[in-house]
Amino acid sequence: MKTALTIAGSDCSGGAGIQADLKTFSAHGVFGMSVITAITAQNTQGVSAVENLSAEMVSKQIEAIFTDIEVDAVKIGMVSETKIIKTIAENLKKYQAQNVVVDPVMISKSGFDLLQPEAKEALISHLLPLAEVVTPNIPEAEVIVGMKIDTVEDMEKAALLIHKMGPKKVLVKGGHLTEDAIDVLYDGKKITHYTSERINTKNTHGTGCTLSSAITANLAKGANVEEGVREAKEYITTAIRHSLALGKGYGPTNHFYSLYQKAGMLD
Ligand SMILES: Nc1ncnc2c1ncn2[C@@H]1O[C@H](COP(=O)(O)OP(=O)(O)O)[C@@H](O)[C@H]1O
Ligand SMILES: Cc1ncc(COP(=O)(O)OP(=O)(O)O)c(N)n1
Repeated sequence: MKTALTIAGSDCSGGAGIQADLKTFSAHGVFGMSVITAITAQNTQGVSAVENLSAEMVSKQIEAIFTDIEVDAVKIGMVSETKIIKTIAENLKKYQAQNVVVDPVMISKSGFDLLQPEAKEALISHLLPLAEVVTPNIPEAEVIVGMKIDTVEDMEKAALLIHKMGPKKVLVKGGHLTEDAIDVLYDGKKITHYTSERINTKNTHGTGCTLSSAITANLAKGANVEEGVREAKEYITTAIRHSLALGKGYGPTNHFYSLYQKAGMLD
């Protein structure tokens, strides 16, 4: 069985973070493993607290996995502190991790800082160069390149600038624009658009985590980045279309709709 590892924060409400990643890996038929970087207290309405694990504990978790199990792909999500970012980069180099997907998580939908502002430079200089593909949303791409992004053309410009920072490929996600949901991939040579209709729902908690972990699962199974992003885009679109009105705020996406449908378990 193919394996995928997520290195990310825990979302106790299950919509984003490690929990979303593991559900996505399972839905893709990939054996999921996790290295927890931080515990967050959050729900569909917002984040109320973050507690980082020590860099030593993060390092020990990575060591435990890589010294025992073959890892086919790795996703990096929320990593809040410079010390932890550096530890992850050192370890992934040491163990020659393949198929690394970096989701440069910075701020939750509710506006809470999930990356300490002083850790931004470390994320850019230590994690981006390890990435097979990096998947910023528009606000994250704006912070990384220091320009305002209002149009798809701006997303393309940002993708080219981020590519110069070291990742092999860059996917700028368009969930924060207002028309169709268009994501822009730059592979160092050409731009490809992945477009879906915009679904009218407030239940989009964890969309970025889900997309990046679906790409990771697809890379683990041997897809190239273009194929992996295409399938992941279909997966997230279905998961948003059938998203769940749980909680009082932004509900989570539905990871198992397609599987339940195939198994004839839906009314
Ligand atoms: N309302 C929506 N309808 C359809 N697709 C969406 C919608 N919102 C986000 N997406 C898609 O979900 C994925 C995650 O994007 P985005 O929401 O921008 O990430 P993040 O959660 O990191 O802010 C992208 O493929 C984006 O196009
Ligand atoms: C623990 C944790 N990691 C990442 C996020 C951000 O997830 P994202 O998919 O971008 O979803 P929203 O926060 O934008 O809904 C998170 N909230 N928690």
